[in-house]
This record gives sequence, C-alpha cells and structure tokens, in this order.
Amino acid sequence: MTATIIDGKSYAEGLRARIAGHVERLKADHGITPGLAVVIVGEDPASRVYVTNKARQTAEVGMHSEKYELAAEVPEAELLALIGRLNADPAIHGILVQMPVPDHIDPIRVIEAIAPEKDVDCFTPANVGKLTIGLPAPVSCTPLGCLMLLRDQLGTLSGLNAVIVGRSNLVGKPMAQLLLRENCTVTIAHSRTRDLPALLAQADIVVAAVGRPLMVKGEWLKPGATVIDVGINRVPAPEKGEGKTRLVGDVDYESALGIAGAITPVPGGVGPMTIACLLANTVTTASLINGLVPPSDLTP
Ligand SMILES: Nc1nc(=O)c2c([nH]1)NC[C@@H]1CN(c3ccc(C(=O)N[C@@H](CCC(=O)O)C(=O)O)cc3)C=[N+]21
Repeated sequence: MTATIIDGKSYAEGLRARIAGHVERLKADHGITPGLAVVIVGEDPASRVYVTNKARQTAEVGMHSEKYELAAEVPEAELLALIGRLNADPAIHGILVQMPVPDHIDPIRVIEAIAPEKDVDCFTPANVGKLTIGLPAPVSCTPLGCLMLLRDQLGTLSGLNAVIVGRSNLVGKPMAQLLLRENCTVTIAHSRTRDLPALLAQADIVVAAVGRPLMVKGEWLKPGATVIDVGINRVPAPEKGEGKTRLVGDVDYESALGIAGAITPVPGGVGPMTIACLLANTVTTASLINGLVPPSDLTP
C-alpha cells in the first residue's frame, strides 16, 4: 500500500481563491478592504523572503498589505509604538510580528501589545482563551491549516485517536484544542514521553510538530494512519552539490509512505496552508471588527 499524498499547496490555492471571493464581497457589500500588516525585526534573509511572500499573497487576494522591516537593533519601545499605531489604524485588521524577535526584545511583551481583535496569529492570551472555550476569534494559522487538510481527507474526525508530537504554544497546544472540538481522543507527546512508538501504534491521526528532522519513523505508525507533518527543517543536501540544502519534515517520509494511509509532503504540505490561513484569519478579524459574521468556511 502506498499513502495518498495530501496536496497542501493545491488546497491552499483553492482556499486563497475562496478568500479572494470573500474579500470581493466585503468590498462590494460593506466597503471594507481587509488589511494585514506584517512586521519583521532583523536581517535574517530566509525570514525576509518569507515575509515578502506573505505580503505578495495578501495583495493577490485583493487585501490591503503593509510590510514593516525594522533593523535588528531597533529598541523594544519603538516596536511597541509601531504596534500601538497599527492597533489604532482602521485600515489594518490583522497584525503579525514575525517570530522569533531578537534577544533584546521580550516576545511576551510584543504579543501582549497586539490588540486581540487584530491578532491573526492567535498568540494573545485573550484569543488562546477564546480558542479553548470555543468563542469566535482568529485561530492559530498552522493548526487551522492542519484541521482543514484533515477534514478534507477524512470527513468526520469524531472518535478518532489523535497523537500530536510537540507541545508548543504555536502548534501543539492549539492543535489539541481544535482536535478536541472535533471529538478526537487527543494525546500530546513530547521530548519526555516514555514510549512514543507505543502511542503512535494507536494513532489514527498523527500531527508531527517537534522541529526534529525525520524523527517519526514509518514503522511506528498504525497502518492507514493520516499523517500531518508540520516540520520544516533545512538540512544539508550534499547530493545536490556542495553547501546545498533541502527541506525535510519531522516525519521520515520515505518509510512512512508504505504504511500511512495519507501524508502531507514537505515542502508543499502544511507550509502553504499556514500562509493561506493567515489570510483567512484577516478576513475573519475584518468581519468581526465590523460586527459581521465571519465566513463559515474560513473558521473551524
Ligand atoms: N508570528 C509568526 N507567525 C508565523 O506563522 C510564523 C512566524 N511568526 N515565524 C516563522 C514561522 C514559519 N512559518 C512558515 C510558514 C509557511 C512556510 C511555507 O510556506 N513553506 C513552504 C516552503 C518554503 C521554502 O521553500 O522555504 C512549504 O512548506 O511548502 C514556511 C514557514 C510561519 N511562521
């Protein structure tokens, strides 16, 4: 048996087309152009390319896009002041500060400065709380993208065993909340978990989000499991030439292919969904800020 490849890139394209339709309607019916501001601090070239891609895709779906590139040594107060101006700007409905920020800046202070109604990452305590009790609010982009792919693949998730590998605030914890809402039986495994293979042998759904290249082995999986690989690890690829690299996930893809029922590739799986869900969240916040019900196909 060979696993179905879950094409996140193509699902994300379709999602962006739907988002463009919602943006069109918000403009035509309500005079609202959803606006997203992306803020990056420092010179990391990979992050810059990635922020540029976000800005481009934002514009492509018809939204207003702003990009702020601050020097690595910018004082924390200056970043907080920018966030304050974006909070007050009626043209902006979503604010994303690219993480991580340089060491002299406290990420918690940055997150807490973002107005929860514009927090398209779902990083603020207010939105994490809303996610937990199921109130309408933006939902963490990567977990939302994973959930959309899982539903598309499986239909109902009710009653399935889901094992999430990784307990980060960014992915593992919000993913657990979303899967609980879907009536999955949820286990969060992490670096201190005693017997990961024994847990995975029971898992109908595996979400791997530990940031360790190729850690989850195909032999550990329950035959037919649906595997969502969140890892995006850049590793050396001497076969491509000296100094070259390639992207791999947290799952040992080659060995998983013969055992899983379905699996997301890296690249082309979860990554493109994360960006599309960022745009989806900006439509959601633009709707909520204006007292409108957000489109139901963009929220869990
Ligand atoms: N406030 C904040 N929110 C984030 O959501 C956030 C962040 N900070 N900091 C960095 C991480 C990383 N992240 C990615 C999203 C998409 C791809 C993506 O599209 N990847 C492509 C490949 C890209 C390539 O080729 O390098 C793929 O998987 O197919 C990658 C990485 C969002 N992050």
